[in-house]
Amino acid sequence: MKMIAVVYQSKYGATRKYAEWIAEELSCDLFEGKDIKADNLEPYDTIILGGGLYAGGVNGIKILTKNFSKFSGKNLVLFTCGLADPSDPVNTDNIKKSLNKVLTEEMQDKIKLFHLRGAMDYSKLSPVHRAMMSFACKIIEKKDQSSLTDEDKGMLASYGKNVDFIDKETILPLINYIRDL
Ligand SMILES: Cc1cc2nc3c(=O)[nH]c(=O)nc-3n(C[C@H](O)[C@H](O)[C@H](O)COP(=O)(O)O)c2cc1C
Repeated sequence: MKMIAVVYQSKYGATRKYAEWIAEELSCDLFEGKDIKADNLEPYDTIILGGGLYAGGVNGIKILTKNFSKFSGKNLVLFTCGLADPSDPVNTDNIKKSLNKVLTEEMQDKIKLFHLRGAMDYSKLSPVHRAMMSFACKIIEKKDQSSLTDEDKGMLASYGKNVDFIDKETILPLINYIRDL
């Protein structure tokens, strides 16, 4: 019997919800990233790491990048959770470009990626995150409006609002990938 662990890092709950659904579906162990050390993952054959996207970075990805050598021989899956629509290849390309900065080529070859869509309730954002969103939107507003990407438009549309794109069905490709391993 293969041992699977889901490890997640979530600021406002979207990634946690997906991680809980994935762990439930696969009947496997679930850990919050801040509560676990890489050595605790030694017994697992498959590690599924999930983190929210923040300015292109994946929250909690360090457990994977800092301990990559400890995870050799394991199946590694990374799922991101962000507002940008992952059915648009422009958005997934942007996420990949950001990941290129933190994942070596070897890591990218080894880690199977999935992108899930999250949520954002502006009223619940921390002051720092509100300021970051405000700054990002001001930059977008200053751009030539005819050149805006769908991601830019999505950012402006969600500014100050409560948006929720969380969808349980979207975990299925990841679940099927794990089941086929
Ligand atoms: C400051 C800030 C930056 C963000 N940057 C991105 C981003 O680069 N790409 C994206 O798709 N979503 C971005 N988001 C949206 C979050 O990824 C989204 O709210 C996600 O559901 C958060 O997951 P969590 O609650 O599990 O941490 C950002 C949100 C905030 C507040």
